[in-house]
Amino acid sequence: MTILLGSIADDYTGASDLANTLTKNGLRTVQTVGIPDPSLVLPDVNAVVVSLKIRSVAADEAVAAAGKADRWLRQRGAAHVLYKICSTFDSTDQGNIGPVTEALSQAAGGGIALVTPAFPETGRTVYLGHLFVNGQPLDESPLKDHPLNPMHDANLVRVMGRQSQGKVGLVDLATITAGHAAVKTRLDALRSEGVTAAIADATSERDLEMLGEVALQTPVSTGASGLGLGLARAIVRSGRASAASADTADAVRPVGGLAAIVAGSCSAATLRQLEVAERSMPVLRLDTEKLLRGSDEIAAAIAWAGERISDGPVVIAASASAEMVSRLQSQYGREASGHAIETATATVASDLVARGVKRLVVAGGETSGATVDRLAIPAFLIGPEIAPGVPVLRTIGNAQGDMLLALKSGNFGGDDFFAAALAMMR
Ligand SMILES: Nc1ncnc2c1ncn2[C@@H]1O[C@H](COP(=O)(O)OP(=O)(O)OP(=O)(O)O)[C@@H](O)[C@H]1O
Ligand SMILES: O=C(O)[C@@H](O)C(=O)CO
Repeated sequence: MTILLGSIADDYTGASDLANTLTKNGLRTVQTVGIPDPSLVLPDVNAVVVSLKIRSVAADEAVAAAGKADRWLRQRGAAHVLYKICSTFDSTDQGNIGPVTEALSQAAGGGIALVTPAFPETGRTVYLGHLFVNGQPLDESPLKDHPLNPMHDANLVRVMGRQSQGKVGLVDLATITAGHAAVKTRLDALRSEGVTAAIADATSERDLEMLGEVALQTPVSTGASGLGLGLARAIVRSGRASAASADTADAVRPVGGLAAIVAGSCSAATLRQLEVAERSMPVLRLDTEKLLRGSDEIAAAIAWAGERISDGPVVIAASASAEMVSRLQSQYGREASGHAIETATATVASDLVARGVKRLVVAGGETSGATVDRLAIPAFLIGPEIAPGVPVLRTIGNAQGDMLLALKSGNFGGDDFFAAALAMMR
């Protein structure tokens, strides 16, 4: 297998979002969970997205893990590696977008990396280096209240600059609109000023196609699914993959069994989706305060689900409003509370799988990472799209037998996402 496009995703939902975009744009794609064991038989694909859980870990740990994945991809022929980050640039002043981008660039011999989280299909656009989420500047959007990385600055040149050793520059929309040669001239000018990463504006798929063309001629880029779209279309235009969207029918063959939904995302979209689910399914809201005080909230949740699950899908949610999250965090600490809650949701999910759940929807990137790791799923085939950025996934090489999953990024999906997902997972 020669990989035409390699990618390292900083979380698992982001990986499935990118794998979905690459598939839709003509690349046969597989999503691996970490670097696959040599014994795992992967299908013959054009692109591999290695999912890591490095968005919220220490920068040196993220750099080391991404470096290993990069070497694995390059050894299998990947001439370009996209570091898949969140379309809302989830990160802190310590990292990890800056440090990982710099390390990947240096490993590939230096140069300048194009960076853009733009993903217009989900309302993420970048203009004059500022990120907008559904038309709101990042720092005024719901991301200002994110439980792990509240975003308080929409200027990505500044945000990435604070995380980076090297200088960060800007390729603005006027330059991108002027065309390929103008972008290359701008990158040359930035390089001569010592810039090592350039935030690129993009407000449309046309801009991303242009950026994909340019990025493909370099060894490393950093971005969200929008840049993935640009890279995939550039590869298809080069004639190295077919233009038809890759076949997803095989991935969605029915698996039967029971169905459940586990949510740890506190994003505005997930909170709305839970409210809507409450009208048609049993929903248990975990008492996270009790959980952190050490009472047996997990056992209680498992018992609650056990009584209902044979009658139809159940939902277990830790998700809470921004006020409740910040109250809990001020008492128990941001990392400790996040970690304890992720452990709880993963424990509940794995117990339900042991009881026969074969179809599982997980809401939230960190929550998905903890759950998929607990289930020890090695890789996924990409099925059809449920909502922009969220495909149905079919396990590959899973010890519990074939399962269908949907790993929903916190902010993705319409209000009826959970019912829509289950309707596609039989
Ligand atoms: N009630 C709560 N109080 C405090 N933290 C919570 C609560 N419920 C969930 N959390 C934590 O909030 C974090 C949510 O992050 P997660 O990545 O799962 O969702 P998200 O950020 O909405 O999704 P994405 O990363 O895909 O955008 C997790 O660490 C989770 O454990
Ligand atoms: O890019 C996005 O917004 C998502 O794929 C994601 O990474 C959220 O975790």
